[in-house]
Amino acid sequence: MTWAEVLSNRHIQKRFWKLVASMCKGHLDNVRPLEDTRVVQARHTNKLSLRPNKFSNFHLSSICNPRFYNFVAVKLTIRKTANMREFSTKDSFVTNVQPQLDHSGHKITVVGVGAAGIGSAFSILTRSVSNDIALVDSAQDKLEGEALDLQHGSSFLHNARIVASTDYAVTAGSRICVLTAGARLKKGETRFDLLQRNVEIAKNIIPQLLKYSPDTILLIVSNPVDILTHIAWKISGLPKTRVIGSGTNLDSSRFRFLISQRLGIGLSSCHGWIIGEHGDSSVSMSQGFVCKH
Ligand SMILES: NC(=O)C1=CN([C@@H]2O[C@H](COP(=O)(O)OP(=O)(O)OC[C@H]3O[C@@H](n4cnc5c(N)ncnc54)[C@H](O)[C@@H]3O)[C@@H](O)[C@H]2O)C=CC1
Ligand SMILES: CC(=O)C(=O)O
Repeated sequence: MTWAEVLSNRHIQKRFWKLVASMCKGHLDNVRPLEDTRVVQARHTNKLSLRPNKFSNFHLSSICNPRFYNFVAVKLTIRKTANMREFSTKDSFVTNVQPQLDHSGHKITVVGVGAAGIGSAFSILTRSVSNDIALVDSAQDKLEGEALDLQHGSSFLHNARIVASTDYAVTAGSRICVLTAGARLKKGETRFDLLQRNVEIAKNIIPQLLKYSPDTILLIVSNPVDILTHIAWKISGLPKTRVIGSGTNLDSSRFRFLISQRLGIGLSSCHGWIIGEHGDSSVSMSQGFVCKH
């Protein structure tokens, strides 16, 4: 029996709509008219032609609670190739189809997809800081490649949404924007040697971020990070509570690693801080490190 035959089989249709009716109980608070674009679109593109019919006192117009409609449409598409006998069993429909993430409310943008940017994005996703990230870089090929790597691995994440573009419109609505774009250290350079280049880059990037996410928090990583954080605060005009530098977090982490190596104990039992400016002048709180379970 072909799919078309199944759909035109009145007996099956009757059972289907009865099933829909029974499952819709309690889902009908969000009733929308038939002209709802999703419904019209789905009816035209699905090629399933599951129109309401005389066997049903139940019409698509009255079941298009978005959550429920997704469920029906997706399940029907899947069932095209499945055993048709399953079609009429309730169990075959009782599957929770997860909609694609649209607006999470906790979007994070990472500008710059070099080592620092991709490291940040990967941590954000895998540590569940957010499952909604936007990546921006001026190097289109590199951006596409890095974004695809993350997207192709996203089945290991929780319903992640990873978008990337050289156009800052993709960053719209970000709660946090992480700035890692810019020149990196070459041999013999100090972080201060990067200042002028990275200030120019920040001047170009920050207004575009604020255009699309005026309520965002800026997190500066590019070097020299502390000076650049101050300059980013000036460029952005944001309150000081919304411009944060990564400071000596990396240095403190390195410090803890070194203590752990020297003492031969687990890193999670080693605590200590590096303070001051991220760079050659930072100092360790060497009296202050503790090792505890
Ligand atoms: N604060 C910290 O603890 C750390 C800071 N950094 C700093 O972060 C920055 C990036 O380091 P890496 O990722 O290793 O460098 P990288 O060279 O691997 O990546 C930099 C990325 O920025 C992009 N970029 C350059 N100009 C741009 C622009 N105008 N708009 C958009 N994208 C642009 C490049 O295309 C590149 O993909 C450097 O300044 C580095 O010193 C790096 C590691 C730790
Ligand atoms: C690049 C840099 O600032 C660091 O690795 O500490």
